Amino acid sequence: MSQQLPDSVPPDLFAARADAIASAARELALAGWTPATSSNFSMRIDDGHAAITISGRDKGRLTRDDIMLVDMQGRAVGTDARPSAETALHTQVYRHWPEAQAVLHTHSRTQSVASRLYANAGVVHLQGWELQKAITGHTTHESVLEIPVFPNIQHMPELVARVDAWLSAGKPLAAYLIDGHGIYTWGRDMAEARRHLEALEFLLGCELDLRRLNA
Ligand SMILES: CSCCC(=O)C(=O)COP(=O)(O)O
Ligand SMILES: [Zn+2]
Repeated sequence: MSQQLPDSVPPDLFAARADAIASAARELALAGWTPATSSNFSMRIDDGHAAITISGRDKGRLTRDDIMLVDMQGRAVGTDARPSAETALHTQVYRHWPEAQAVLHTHSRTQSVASRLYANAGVVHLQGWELQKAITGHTTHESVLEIPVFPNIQHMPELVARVDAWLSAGKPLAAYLIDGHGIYTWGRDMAEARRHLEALEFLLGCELDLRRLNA
């Protein structure tokens, strides 16, 4: 399956983004956060396009050939490949935050268990953890970092609408969980997105430990 690029997308840029996505995916798979082909990853190419993982690929064995181009409505561009089932959640981030350059979605055990545990509350309140400062804009452990938990709606437009409703309420959003599913987070570059993902994995793990110890 070959990727034809529009004239507006430099091949070197697409290749660099595809390599960055594949390399991040392989590393996150090694950590055990992408079991059984789960998870998806993308990077912005320009205002109208993103590079994203082809659906169903083993994220531990990803190469640049497993990455394809989509437009900001999530439609395949220049290929017959099928983009990630959750592409609409990625393009929503790029449309909402012009500075966002990378979106990461994983299914770690910690993320999955936390999503179930906090589904009824609809939100995880993080406060008092030094590592909250790894999230851009959070300068003190004393601030509250709210991670919403959205229902695992299979109909993507409805899930996109839930995220939009949170944003329309004027609430800050650095990441969200989906119940029984996993986490989405993003950043101004791949390094920032990775930092957010690793910090949230750690913070959710700490909250789960506290729940166990207090039980
Ligand atoms: C086997 S995991 C179910 C789909 C999913 O949640 C996921 O993250 C991977 O979907 P994709 O279409 O991006 O491979
Ligand atoms: Zn998923």
